[in-house]
Amino acid sequence: MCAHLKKLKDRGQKKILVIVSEGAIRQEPQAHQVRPAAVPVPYGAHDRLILQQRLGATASPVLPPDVHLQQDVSGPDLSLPVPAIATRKRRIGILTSGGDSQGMNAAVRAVVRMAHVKGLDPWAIYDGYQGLVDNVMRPLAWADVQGLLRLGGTVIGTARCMAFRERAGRLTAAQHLVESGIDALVVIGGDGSLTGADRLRAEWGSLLDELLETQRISQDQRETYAHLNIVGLVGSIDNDMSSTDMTIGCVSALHRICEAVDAIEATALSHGRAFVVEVMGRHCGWLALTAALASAADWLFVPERPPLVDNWEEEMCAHLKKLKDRGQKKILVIVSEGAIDKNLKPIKSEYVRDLLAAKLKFDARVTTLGHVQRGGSPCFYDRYLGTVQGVRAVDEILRATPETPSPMIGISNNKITVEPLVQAVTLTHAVSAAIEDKDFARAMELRDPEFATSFDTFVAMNNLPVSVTGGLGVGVARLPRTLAASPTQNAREVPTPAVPESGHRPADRDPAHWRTRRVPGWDWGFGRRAGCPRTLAASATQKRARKCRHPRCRSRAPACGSGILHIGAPAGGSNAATRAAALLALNRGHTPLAIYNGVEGLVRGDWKPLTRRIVQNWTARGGSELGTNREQPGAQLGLCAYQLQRAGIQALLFVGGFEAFSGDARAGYGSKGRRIGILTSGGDSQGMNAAVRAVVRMAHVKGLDPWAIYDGYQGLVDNVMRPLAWADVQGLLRLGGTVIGTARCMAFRERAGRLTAAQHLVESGIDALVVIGGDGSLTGADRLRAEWGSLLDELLETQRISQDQRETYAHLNIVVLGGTIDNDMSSTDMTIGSISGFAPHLVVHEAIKTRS
Ligand SMILES: Nc1ncnc2c1ncn2[C@@H]1O[C@H](COP(=O)(O)OP(=O)(O)OP(=O)(O)O)[C@@H](O)[C@H]1O
Ligand SMILES: O=P(O)(O)OC[C@H]1O[C@](O)(CO)[C@@H](O)[C@@H]1O
Repeated sequence: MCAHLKKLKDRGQKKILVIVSEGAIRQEPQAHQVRPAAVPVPYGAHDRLILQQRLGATASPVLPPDVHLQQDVSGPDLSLPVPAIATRKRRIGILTSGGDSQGMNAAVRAVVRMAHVKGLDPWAIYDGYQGLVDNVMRPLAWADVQGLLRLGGTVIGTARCMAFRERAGRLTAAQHLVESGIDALVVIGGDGSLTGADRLRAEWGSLLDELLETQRISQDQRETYAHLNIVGLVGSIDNDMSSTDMTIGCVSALHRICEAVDAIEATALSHGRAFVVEVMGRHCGWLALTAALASAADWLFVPERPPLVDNWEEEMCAHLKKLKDRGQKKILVIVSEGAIDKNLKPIKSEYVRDLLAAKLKFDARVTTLGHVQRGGSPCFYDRYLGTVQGVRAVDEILRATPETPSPMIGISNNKITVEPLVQAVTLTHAVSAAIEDKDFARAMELRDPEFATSFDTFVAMNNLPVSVTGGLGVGVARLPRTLAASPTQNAREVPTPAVPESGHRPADRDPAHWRTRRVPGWDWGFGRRAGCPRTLAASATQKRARKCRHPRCRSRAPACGSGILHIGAPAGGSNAATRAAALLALNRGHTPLAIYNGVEGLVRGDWKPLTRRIVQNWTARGGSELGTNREQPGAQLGLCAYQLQRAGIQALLFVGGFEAFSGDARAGYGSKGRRIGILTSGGDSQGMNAAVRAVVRMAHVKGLDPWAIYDGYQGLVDNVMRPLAWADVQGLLRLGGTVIGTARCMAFRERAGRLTAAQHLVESGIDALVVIGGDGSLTGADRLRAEWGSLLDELLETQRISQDQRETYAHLNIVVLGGTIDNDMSSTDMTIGSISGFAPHLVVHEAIKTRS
């Protein structure tokens, strides 16, 4: 180690940094063994002294008097490997292009360092392609890239170079590359920059031919530089490149947005104002979407998923008004710079602000975050990504043959990936093309797989009108990330059996197929046993009805009556959905009933069976054939229940937006779903609050009943729990620590403690538990799971619970989330809090806030 570090010093590196994990161990050398060889010895003052002595570094530990320094720690020779056959030292050019982004410097540093390690000759090209055109380049030494990791922007400059867009510019660039002896190029930039790189790659041969013909290069140069290796690294805050999950800089920009929105929230709350925050992203809504999720925005506009209806203004205002009426003090709308409506007309922040002011009388303001998002120090993730991708770029240059397609280094599922540059560029352009063609579903699919899921999550968590925002299933049929599969091809791969119009299952179709197949959006009852309950008093209609023909209904149960109603604003597709549902029901031998005019019609008993003839032309028909309004069951719920029984309706399909959710009778009728306990345990970590908030909000959306258990397992043992309302978890996203407290509970380590905990869970009616904590906490959860049966038996024997409780709570569902800064859990790449632990300024910031 010392030999290696000394070399760094000799090369001009001014400071040395050694990172020692709290748990780092070494083995005592045999010669001076004071403990058995296998006994690990922690690093400490001893090692600092060695460093000090060997390097003359200024680390000055106070040494314990009994430290002996006899052993030789110089170790093996770690001199930097030099390539065995170094005919011509290859020269790599490095440039950063397009908008700067945090982490570009980390990538430059990694390429330069790795190039030196591998015996290559790294050169900086200044100001992106402009430096190629103007011939502004210079070699970079090892020490030149010192201290870059923590610097935002790009120290080698960037530009949006118009000249390079023309062949003449690229011709000059090629000449300068050849003259400088550069035969490999690492381009760090966004989609535009990588498009430029791809053009240079494609034209390289013809550019050299032209240079030779015009005698700007020699025949010898033409041959020597016949191949230019180009590697692309994606550096852009927009995260707009296909074939990679993350671009270098996007996470730092997101941090910046979150900090800014936190700051805005303070003033918004004080005045009770609505804020429209505009974030960057010319063609890509990733920043807006993730920021909306991370800062609990109430509405969102992104280019890939414009509002799906023409009257989105009214829908948005109606939704936001509801929030205000519910007592929410501030409103936050996030608008992506490139937001558009479904006719591709830009949606400007000022327009949204004016709407909120005019229609809802909100005191509304716009904040455009602008270049603040691109500024500042890179967060851990971007330093990491820039570094590992930079290293990989040099590897790829060394590995490349003239036949190798130019690669783009990406990251997918936390693994560094290498994709053909041309494919990534083509796919990225396909997103823009899909948006231009108004094929928004395809645009969503072509973004990375998490994009649609995140969008669905935003819609679900905010209970947004799906008719306006889409979501909730848009992302279900994901395309593989290659252009090869169009949506239709995809559908062919996973064949979806057509619903037979005849009403009969084709004889040649394998019944097993029908048994296992799930019909998207229609898996809540038709034809299943659960959907044909004999226990319900069957009405006369039902008794007359045919038997259910679904293979699972072997019970010969009577066919089900199924009601369909429209609710909320009319939305394109409502009739098509109704037709599909009606046909499916008819095909399975059930009776679909149209309920006219929503809940109002249900209360009045205004329904009629739907036939194939009635629904035949509904696919393309706009508006609502059944009639719709915003009425909710409310106080008339009893009457609704009566009418449902009268009509023999055992399944009800709401086609609608927000009201379809809140109109779900069960949500407001005391038939609250299962009770979930949530606890945070062990050391607190940043993001635990976000997890608590998400569980609580999602539980409410799904009609469950979330309860907080305070101070981890201690709260279970001491019975300190309470229900959490929707509003209880407001503002949690930005709080460090855990608001429901945590503890290292000794009692829970013993069976007696777990017995008491089990009793309290049963008494509180909790039958599902979400545990957020580190490995110890999760071990505790696993023990509770394993013992649950025996704990309940013991509680029953000792008469601490009743026989009835024993049966009702026979199963406890436990779900665990890894929440610890240590990132020490298996089976997950990241634990909640581990990334914040890498950004000390955030930790300090959060720690101060948490304490105060
Ligand atoms: N089709 C192209 N042909 C040649 N060069 C191009 C092409 N597109 C872009 N470039 C070059 O790449 C530069 C940067 O592109 P652009 O301005 O689109 O930024 P970007 O790389 O997409 O980064 P960001 O995402 O941060 O905006 C352009 O100024 C131009 O020099
Ligand atoms: O800094 P400039 O050249 O104004 O470019 C701004 C654009 O660059 C980006 O920040 C991408 O880097 C876009 O989000 C934004 O539209």
